[in-house]
This record gives sequence, structure tokens and C-alpha cells, in this order.
Amino acid sequence: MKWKQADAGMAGCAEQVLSVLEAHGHEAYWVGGCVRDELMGRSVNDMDITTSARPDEVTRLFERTVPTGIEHGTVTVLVGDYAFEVTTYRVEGSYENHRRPAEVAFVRNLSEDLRRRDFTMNAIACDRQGRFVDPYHGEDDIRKGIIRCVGEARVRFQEDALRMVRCIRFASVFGYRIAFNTWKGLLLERDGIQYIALERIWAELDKMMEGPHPYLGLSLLGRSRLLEKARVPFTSAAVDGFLSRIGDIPSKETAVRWALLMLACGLSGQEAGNLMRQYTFSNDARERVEALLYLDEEVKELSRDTHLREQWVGLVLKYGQETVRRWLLLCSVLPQENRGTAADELLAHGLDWMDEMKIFHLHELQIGGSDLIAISGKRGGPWVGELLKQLLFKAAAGMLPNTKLDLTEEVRRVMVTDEKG
Ligand SMILES: Nc1ccn([C@@H]2O[C@H](COP(=O)(O)OP(=O)(O)OP(=O)(O)O)[C@@H](O)[C@H]2O)c(=O)n1
Repeated sequence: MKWKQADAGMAGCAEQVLSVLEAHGHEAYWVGGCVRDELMGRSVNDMDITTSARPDEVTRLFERTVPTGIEHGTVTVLVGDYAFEVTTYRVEGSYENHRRPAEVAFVRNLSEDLRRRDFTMNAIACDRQGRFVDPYHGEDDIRKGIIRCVGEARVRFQEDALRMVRCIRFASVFGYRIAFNTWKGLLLERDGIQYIALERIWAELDKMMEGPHPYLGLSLLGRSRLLEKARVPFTSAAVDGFLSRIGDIPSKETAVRWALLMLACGLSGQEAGNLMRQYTFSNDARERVEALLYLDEEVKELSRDTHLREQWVGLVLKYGQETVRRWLLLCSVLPQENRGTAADELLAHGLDWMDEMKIFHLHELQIGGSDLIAISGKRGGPWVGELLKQLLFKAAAGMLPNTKLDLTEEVRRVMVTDEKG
């Protein structure tokens, strides 16, 4: 198979896995996301393999293996720098309490394996010669841009309720439509989502938020009322209107998209932080969103008075240029009634005011704590940090030149005033 969308090294190593399995009398195919993405012209980042060989046979045939999920038939095979999940053809046992089946049955037949998969586009296998096995016409659906369940949608969603969020995530990320019967099945089965662990749902939402059409996904979530049932605070009211411009935020600015979503749900910085801490977000991702919301809360307290520029400089120093830039992006897509009174002026001048700032950090200040102690003749203490911050603010706002001479004079002046006071 000549892969166009996969790294040649990875495709070569995967091909070795297929040949070894075939050389020992087993069938082996690429399957699922990698075949789908290749057909769509999207980059292929990992390759799953499905085979007639049993997990113990797979383990015996390869030197380096990890028993990732032996009971579900999955062995990870390591070749070169790559890892491949090799899963035995299987059908899944009964789904009790909406959880993944405790048991799976291995089968010797590829078409049975494909029949248990979620969507037609994910139920295509491809062999080493590049021949596709596509019994549910997934390639046609890819061409038409349609997400369609394999077989009976309600049954697919009953088997695994997370598939409903996956369905919307795929529609959102690919900009695809959802087939009528699949959507109908989703509406009928939506209550099942309450049994799914919230971190799995959030991981799907995160993928959606990184994609090119997040509004499409969010409005489908709103219309389906899927997440209201899943104890996630996204209501359809939050989605309507408030989020219509989320796609104007570039996809690399995921934190800004998340912050907008949190605002739409009426969450404070602290509440959003708590929620994100509970789920799968990295500390970095969470802190970025929190900072945006805290800054937004502070900006909403500002009034449009003559000191707006100075107050803005103070916020730039407190939150840093990156967060402030991101906040301007956030503010530009907020509905008018959800912006503070100073927002318009900040949108108009905030970037210029930030560009005019001479310095941003204490270490850029031409005077340090030991200088302050020497000038004053006083013992060190919290006053040193306080005074340095005041000097930084004045230098940043252009109220004081950032030279040792000017700063020293300012310190003397402050000391005298303090003594008089
Ligand atoms: N709830 C699920 C999850 C997965 N699958 C099947 O398992 C394959 C691999 O799943 P996974 O790696 O989770 O997702 P991908 O489809 O590869 O897509 P992505 O990497 O974008 O999540 C899917 O293509 C699909 O055939 C399924 O039927 N039901």
C-alpha cells in the first residue's frame, strides 16, 4: 500500500507487521482512523491493525510487544520507533450498565469485526496491496461528507454511548453532515450518555475545540441536548448566540475558545479552573483559560475614565502580554452585553498601549532590591518588593525613564515623602 498521508517510516514498519502476520498464515489489515484519514487526505498519525491472529499468537510472533488490553484482544507491537495496536478480529459481548463489555469474543472473520464498529467511515480495512474492504460503503460516505452508523444507529449508541459525542465531534472536525437515521438514533439514545465518564466526554470536546468548525459541534450538542443529560454545564441557551463567533478564533488559540465556552456557561475563572482540574486538561491548558477569565473579570471592573491606560498597563504587567493579547481576541467575539464598559476603548487602543510600554518585567528595571536598600540605608523587608513594583509600573507606563539616575532620584523622592508622611 502506498500511503500518501502517513510518514513513510511509520507505514514501512506497519507493513512489516502485516507481512509477518501474513507469513504465518494470518490475515492482517490496516483499519479504522488511519484508513479513513488517508481516504480523506488528512494526515495519518497512528496506524491500527486488525488481524485473525489471537493475542497470544501475536505476542509470540514479535520480539517487542506490550499486552495493552489482552482481554479485549489488543497487543501493542513495537517496530523501530513506532508502536502499533494489533487487535484480533472480535465481536463485543453484552454491554451491561452501558459500560464497555467485560468480555469480547474473538472471531476469524474480518466482516464480523467491521460490523461492530461505530461509523461507516471507520469500518474500512485495507490490505498490504492497497485493496480496500468496505462493506458499508464508508468511502462513499466520506466522498459525500456524511457520518453514518454501521447498521442500526440505536444499537451502536446503546453499545457505547460515547459514540454519540464522537459522532458530533467527527461532524464538527470534518465539517460533515450526520445521516438522518444516525441523528434520530442519537436523539432517542441520548439518555445513555449519563453513564459515560466525564473525562472521556471532555477529551472529545477538546478535540472538537481544536478543529476548524467548533460552532458546528457546539450547536449540534446544543440541539441534541446530549450534554445537558451528561451533567456538563453546556445548555442550548449557552450555545445559541453567545458562541456563534467561536470559529473566528483561530484553532491554535484553543484556550481562547475554551474561555469563551466557559463564559457562555456563566462560569467564573475559579469555577472553570475547578472543572478543568477535575478532567483531563494539562496544568498549562487550565492555567491559560483561568488567566483569561480572571483578566476578563478584572477588566469588567474597569471604568472608562481618564486612567484607563494606566490601569491597562497594570493588567499587562500582572497577566503578561500573551494573556492580554488572547483576551483582546476573546473580547472581540464577545456579545456587546457581555463586555465591560471599557471594552470598546481597550479593543481600539489596548494593543497600541501595550506596544508603547517600555518594559514588562522587574528584571528589565535598571535598579534592583540591593540598590534600594543602599539608597535608603534601611533594612530589607516587604517594602523593597512593593517599591520595585511601583517603579516598574511607572517605568512601564512611561511616567519615569528607566535609567539608574532617574530611578534613584525617584526612590529618594519617595523616601522623603514617606518620612514626611
Ligand atoms: N467508541 C468507539 C471507538 C472506536 N471504535 C472503532 O475503533 C477504531 C479506532 O478508534 P480510535 O482510535 O478511538 O479513534 P479513531 O477512529 O482512530 O479516530 P481518532 O483518532 O480521531 O479518535 C475506530 O475507527 C472505530 O472503528 C468504535 O467502533 N467505537
